[in-house]
Amino acid sequence: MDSSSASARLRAFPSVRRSSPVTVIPLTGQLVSANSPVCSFRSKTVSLTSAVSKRSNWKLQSAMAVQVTEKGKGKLQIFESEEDLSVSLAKYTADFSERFVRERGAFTVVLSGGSLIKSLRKLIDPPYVDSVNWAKWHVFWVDERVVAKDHPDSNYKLAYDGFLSEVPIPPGQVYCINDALSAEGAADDYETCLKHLVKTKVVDFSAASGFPVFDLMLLGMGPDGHVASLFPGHPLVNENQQWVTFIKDSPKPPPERITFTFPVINSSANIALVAVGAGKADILHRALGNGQSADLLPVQMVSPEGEMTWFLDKEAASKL
Ligand SMILES: O=C1O[C@H](COP(=O)(O)O)[C@@H](O)[C@H](O)[C@H]1O
Repeated sequence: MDSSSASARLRAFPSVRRSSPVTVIPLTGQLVSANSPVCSFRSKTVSLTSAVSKRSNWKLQSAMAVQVTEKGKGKLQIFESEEDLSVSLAKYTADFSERFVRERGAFTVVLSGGSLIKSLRKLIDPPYVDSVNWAKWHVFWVDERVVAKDHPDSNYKLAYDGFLSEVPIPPGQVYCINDALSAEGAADDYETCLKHLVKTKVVDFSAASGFPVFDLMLLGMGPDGHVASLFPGHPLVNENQQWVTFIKDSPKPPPERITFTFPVINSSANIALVAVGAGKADILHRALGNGQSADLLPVQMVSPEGEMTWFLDKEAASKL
């Protein structure tokens, strides 16, 4: 495949912005045990007793409570404020960038749309704006709305305006959808692009699973528990063959979207699941709290081969 057709219509980014230094506010840690899972943020402690936590172990880590899943790979971080969360998320992302650039000469990072982009804002402040090796970044979208790239609903536009336009990632390494195609065509095209990038070893691949392995996936979560464009009760949550698929009846507008499937999401080397604000509290209570439900929410189906870290602010975590 000619990558120029699939990896799409790319724009040159303006020069790097310089702005004021980040203030890092230290968080406090709390000892937690397997029998009594708790999360702490500053002086407040909340209990978590859930389907997830029942199969979990807990341990102490400075600055945050940590949940270890049955695979021993998941952890939960709750921050005093969204500001604290964004500081930590920037360091987490920059650290992975440094590690993967050192180890494999490239960093493949997958973005969501929505509120996540705002929480990445510290990456375009010092020190990261200068220290991150942006030339090695390859940027993908876990889902995209099938609209023009300059449309207000475009996840590409959101990321470009809020983040990508401020850093010198080579335009050819920013893989947005071909917005001239139908939803089905754009999904096919994006999957073809990913296959080309696996073949050329830009994107890692798991021979065991047969799916691409992204270095870091930065996922948001909707108030209904959707991730990417995989919505509760929609048959697409069970798609297990394709890498990228499409939806024409998204319950959240706009209706036409493309989305990575769960096998691709769950093949990731690292996933950050970011949820901020009181509007996410009820669904997090359902996903991580006491309630029992026959049907897993999409957010509960995120279970990567690699590491998973939750980034919550205290409002989002207020009902845990
Ligand atoms: O429609 C979408 O929504 C989710 C969640 O967005 P948020 O604003 O509630 O954080 C987002 O992760 C996804 O990429 C987007 O297309």
